[in-house]
Amino acid sequence: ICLESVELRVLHLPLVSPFTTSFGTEHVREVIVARAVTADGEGWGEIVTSEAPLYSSEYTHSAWDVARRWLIPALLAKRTFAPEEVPTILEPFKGHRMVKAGLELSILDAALRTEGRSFGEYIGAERELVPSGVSVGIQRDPQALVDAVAGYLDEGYVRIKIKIKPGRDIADTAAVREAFGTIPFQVDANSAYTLADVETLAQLDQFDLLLVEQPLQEDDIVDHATLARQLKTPVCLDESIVSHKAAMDALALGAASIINIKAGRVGGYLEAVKIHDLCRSAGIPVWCGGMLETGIGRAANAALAALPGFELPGDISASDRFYTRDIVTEPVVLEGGHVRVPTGHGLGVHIDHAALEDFTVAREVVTA
Ligand SMILES: CC(=O)N[C@@H](Cc1ccc2ccccc2c1)C(=O)O
Ligand SMILES: [Mg+2]
Repeated sequence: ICLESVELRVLHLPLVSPFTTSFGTEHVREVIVARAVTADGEGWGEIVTSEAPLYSSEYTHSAWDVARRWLIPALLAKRTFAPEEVPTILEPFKGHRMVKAGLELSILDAALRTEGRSFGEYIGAERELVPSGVSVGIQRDPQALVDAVAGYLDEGYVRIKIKIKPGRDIADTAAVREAFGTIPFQVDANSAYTLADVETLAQLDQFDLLLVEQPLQEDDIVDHATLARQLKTPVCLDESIVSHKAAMDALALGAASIINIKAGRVGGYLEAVKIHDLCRSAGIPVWCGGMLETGIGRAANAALAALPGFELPGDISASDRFYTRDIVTEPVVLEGGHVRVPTGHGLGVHIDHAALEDFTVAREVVTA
């Protein structure tokens, strides 16, 4: 492609209901979208940072600054390149993986739209529909959680994941298991525990969970291995798996037996496919995590989740799980508990420009 400019927008999308995790409560999703303009067309990507660095060290203003000051200028200086070269062009700059992922996606989308090729076909999607799981935030109390889960099961979600934190873990998990029997069910701690909490975490073993996600800190790879040896429930890592190399180390050390793959966290969809391939050859099941994406990232995640190694339902929920209005004209909907993989050119979605304008709180076009 021949890159001419990249437009950045910060969007504020109101959430349909507050989303509480072990690191806080969100009412509005602050996200950045990137529009790559090439000599032959345009493409869209999503930078999945949040306003505050609570999930990872990246946040809106760090992303905005590193994109406009370093990463986009490096791509513009190169000017003509293949999308597969984006990781190499951006490699000299440390970290900022969510930014790299969003820029890479916008360039992949532009190239594939020009080529008339679908993103799914490009990355090796093998299915037309992928099973849809849902991530349920911490509610007022266990009964309110049971009510929320009942609603999602009625909508057809095939797997339930609930957020937990110290003090809101065993009773909540017991209430869901008690109310709904043997449904596919897992929990996500978002790093809220330490090795000192092993007795509490071991109590989760009674609930026959699919996995316990990221109980410890991002850099606790060895400690996750120590913890995993003391639990029956499989340990799944999310925040810790920041690259293919990190996945290799986590598997080598026995820190995880399941991996949640998120293209934003690992620096892009090309790296995500590499991690998929590694896990597939190692017999490690993976699933596609979510970052409350707009229809742009949601379309890309649906395609990624259609690769053969994605054996467990992911967090690609319908758009209306989080938003009443999306910025694409084809919001993701559930079809029998499944999400359809787009087949159009590029990401296969079209921007709803009125919605994009309504949600835009900041905008800048970066040119050479
Ligand atoms: C669907 C899900 O649980 N995602 C993340 C947590 C997360 C990620 C990004 C967020 C951005 C704004 C508000 C809350 C957010 C929660 C996870 O799997 O750990
Ligand atoms: Mg998680």
